[in-house]
Amino acid sequence: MQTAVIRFPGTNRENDVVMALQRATGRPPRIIWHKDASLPEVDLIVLPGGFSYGDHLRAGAMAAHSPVMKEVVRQAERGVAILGICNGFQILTEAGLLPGALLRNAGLKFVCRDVHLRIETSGSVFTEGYNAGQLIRVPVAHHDGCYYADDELLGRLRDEDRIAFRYCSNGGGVDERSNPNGSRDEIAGILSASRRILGMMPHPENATEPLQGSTDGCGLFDGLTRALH
Ligand SMILES: NC(=O)CC[C@H](N)C(=O)O
Repeated sequence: MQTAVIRFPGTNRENDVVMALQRATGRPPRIIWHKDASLPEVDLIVLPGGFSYGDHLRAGAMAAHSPVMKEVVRQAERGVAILGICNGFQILTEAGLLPGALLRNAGLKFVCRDVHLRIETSGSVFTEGYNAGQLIRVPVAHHDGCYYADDELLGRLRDEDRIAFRYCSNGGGVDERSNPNGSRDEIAGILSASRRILGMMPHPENATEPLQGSTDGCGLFDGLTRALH
């Protein structure tokens, strides 16, 4: 499987994603600078986390207008799988590739800690390495992670089985700490209508080595590698 990782000014998790992809696929990803107007032929494009343009105006708003994004949109239309993690998720919503918006965390503070997620669907190349209902532990690190969808969109995401992950407690329920940012309906990640684009606020790439305290993120990268080999 060939992969590309896009780097914007202010991206800071690209090397974490490179290591996770290298471990899963056995191949180094191509690193693409945001000013590049063309992309190599790849099976997966990853927009990693960070603070593109210092989160100026709104997180992801400026990166969404980078030259490379026109090409990302074209590749998305061709069915290439696209994964946006944290700031990458923010960029995908700002670019209109995913619906809804990421607002300031409900507690108005940057939140950096492990969370539990419930896998809501295994029906995508990103989540088929897990079982629906499975709980995983991965970290979050953001201040603009409160996912908002209006009632109509929320209904559509539920009806079309496009909610990929929900925040939950380690027992699988909901308590006062389980939702780190006030996201609507506990949503931590969503799929596009095509199911080939995933945006998620938590960082699976930072849960792929025992030294990181969890290897629960491996299911995502290993599942992708099996699905897209
Ligand atoms: N880790 C990240 O990608 C940070 C995301 C984003 N810039 C925020 O703080 O909301």
